[in-house]
Amino acid sequence: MLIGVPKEIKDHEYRVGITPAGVRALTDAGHEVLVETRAGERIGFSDELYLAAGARIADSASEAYACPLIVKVKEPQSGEIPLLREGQVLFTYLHLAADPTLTRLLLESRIVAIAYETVSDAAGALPLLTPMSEVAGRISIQAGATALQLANGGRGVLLGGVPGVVPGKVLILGGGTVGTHAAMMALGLGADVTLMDISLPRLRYLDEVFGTRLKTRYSDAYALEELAREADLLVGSVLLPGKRAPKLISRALVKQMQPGSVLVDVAIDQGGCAETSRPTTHSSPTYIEEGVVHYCVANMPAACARSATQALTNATLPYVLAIADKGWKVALKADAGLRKGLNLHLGQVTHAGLASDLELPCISPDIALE
Ligand SMILES: NC(=O)C1=CN([C@@H]2O[C@H](COP(=O)(O)OP(=O)(O)OC[C@H]3O[C@@H](n4cnc5c(N)ncnc54)[C@H](O)[C@@H]3O)[C@@H](O)[C@H]2O)C=CC1
Ligand SMILES: CC(=O)C(=O)O
Ligand SMILES: [Mg+2]
Repeated sequence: MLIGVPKEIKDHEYRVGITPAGVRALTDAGHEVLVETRAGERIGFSDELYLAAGARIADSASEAYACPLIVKVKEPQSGEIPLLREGQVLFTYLHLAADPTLTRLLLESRIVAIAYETVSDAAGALPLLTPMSEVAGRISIQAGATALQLANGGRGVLLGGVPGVVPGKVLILGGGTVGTHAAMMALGLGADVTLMDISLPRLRYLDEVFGTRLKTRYSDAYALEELAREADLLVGSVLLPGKRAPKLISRALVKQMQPGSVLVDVAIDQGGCAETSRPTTHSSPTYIEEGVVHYCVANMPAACARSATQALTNATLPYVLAIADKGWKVALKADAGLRKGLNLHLGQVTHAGLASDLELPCISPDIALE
């Protein structure tokens, strides 16, 4: 199969859909990969490296988009949508529940859209969201620590404290992949860390893994209000797969947070978990609202795009190989988890959570694949 890998054009998005190592695996399996010129230039994956791995280089985006299977990183931007063709398979992050306009445009383009973030595995985990959640969770503490500095609008708290001075308080809302990796980094810095989740089994697991260094608290409105008021850094990392993030942090609660405290809303790609959150970019990552510094970058892993691209291809490659080897219909029929990634099929929504959030009609993936 011919696989197109376009250069990403979202603000400061330097990740690439497939690494040279991934290209090598695909071409060894008999597939052709067409990588847009300079797609990996900023992260040390030159056209020469891709050529040496067996790729062909496309001179333009339209050439890369002329392939039956497109593997990329971020949701199509406005300049990319006209390049999509009916019946083409698009395999990428989409986050459609947070973006009704993009959903409508992709429905009109009549593509087959498989979203990384809703592909599941046998255990119900999200194997293609996980690697980027690991990266974003770790970055969330670095970004939060930077935003806490006075020059950036923060309240001038050093998360680790110093001898004789108590550490900063970090509150993590959602203890899945992002939350766990945020906790790891914050504890590593020596911060005072509390993590909240509605899953008691998850809290038990994290308590076992981190021991007494991590405080856990069951997530309800009462506890959130109490802890948010005293947090220096609040990381929003909740997820209801495929759905808009629940707005757990009201504007009234943000108002009660300490002036200069920081909210890193990692869940912004699903719409954000605070009423005051709106997407920002790496060019202009923060804004202050109700006295709180908000960092709401929707493609955080792009900050460490080289590591992130490697982590992403490690996870996506087996799925790309399955789609390319078997054809997308057979691959989706054979793998119930991959089928959960099917969000749109030739003008119809095929993901129940997405359909209910956007109040659109839905057909089941099984019917779409008949
Ligand atoms: N901004 C960015 O660049 C990136 C954003 N993300 C986003 O981060 C979010 C979290 O992703 P993951 O950690 O992989 O998800 P996950 O599914 O591993 O974890 C989510 C956790 O939220 C918990 N949760 C649900 N409702 C809750 C509530 N009311 N209170 C407390 N906890 C609650 C769940 O029990 C679960 O443990 C997602 O929206 C994901 O798309 C991930 C990577 C990059
Ligand atoms: C998950 C996601 O949105 C990202 O890695 O950019
Ligand atoms: Mg305030």
